[in-house]
Amino acid sequence: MSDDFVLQCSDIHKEFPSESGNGVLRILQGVDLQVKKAEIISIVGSSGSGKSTLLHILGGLDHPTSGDVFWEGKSIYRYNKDQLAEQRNKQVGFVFQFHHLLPEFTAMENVMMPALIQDVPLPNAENRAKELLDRFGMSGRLNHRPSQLSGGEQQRVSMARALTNNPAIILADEPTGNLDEKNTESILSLLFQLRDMEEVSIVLITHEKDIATRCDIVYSLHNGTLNGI
Ligand SMILES: Nc1ncnc2c1ncn2[C@@H]1O[C@H](COP(=O)(O)OP(=O)(O)OP(=O)(O)O)[C@@H](O)[C@H]1O
Repeated sequence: MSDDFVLQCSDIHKEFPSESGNGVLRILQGVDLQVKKAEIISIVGSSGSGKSTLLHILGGLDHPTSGDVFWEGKSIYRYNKDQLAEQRNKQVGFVFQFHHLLPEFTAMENVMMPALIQDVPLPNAENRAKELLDRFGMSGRLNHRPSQLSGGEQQRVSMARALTNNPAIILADEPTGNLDEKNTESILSLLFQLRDMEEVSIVLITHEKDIATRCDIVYSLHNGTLNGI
């Protein structure tokens, strides 16, 4: 597979057992995707079409029934569990609708965490976390815990955390789904700035067509396959 692409997947199928246990739900039925450096791709699709399932597979959080996923041209299935976790921590940043920040840690500590897991020296991790939080307009909230932050602020901290280790790609699952119009605009403009300044690639799942159409390429997930729109 070509390493011109930051992320690729080929012929991804995903089946779940049906509720009765007698059959299968065929959610993904041959998904191919290629993402170049600094490209922003959006995926739209109706509820239950398999968007989150696909994003989890692209991020190595879930296994497909068949098919392959490549980060920087390398199949992620050649890694064992620990290697995959390490590669994911280095190469992929996740942003979810609900921020998943650790409640007992401050904004700074949450953002530093992925670097500390990689054994980055503490002063370097602190500098990177401060730089990111500052860029995201959060320098006055470094020592606040998630419960002491607004929804938009929590999402900015979770985006900073996703960027801590300079990932090649951000996988974002409805990152503005829980936010009002003003915060939605602020998170989107941050995503576009990141692409321009850090050349990070972004796969954005959204159910909002007007957000999707601002991205470089828009795909619709329908009947288990991706189609350009
Ligand atoms: N672990 C599982 N076991 C069985 N079925 C599952 C499992 N995970 C997801 N599904 C089913 O797969 C389908 C796709 O789910 P997924 O969460 O990917 O959809 P989605 O497009 O992200 O939906 P939404 O926009 O509502 O978040 C759904 O019908 C869901 O019920």
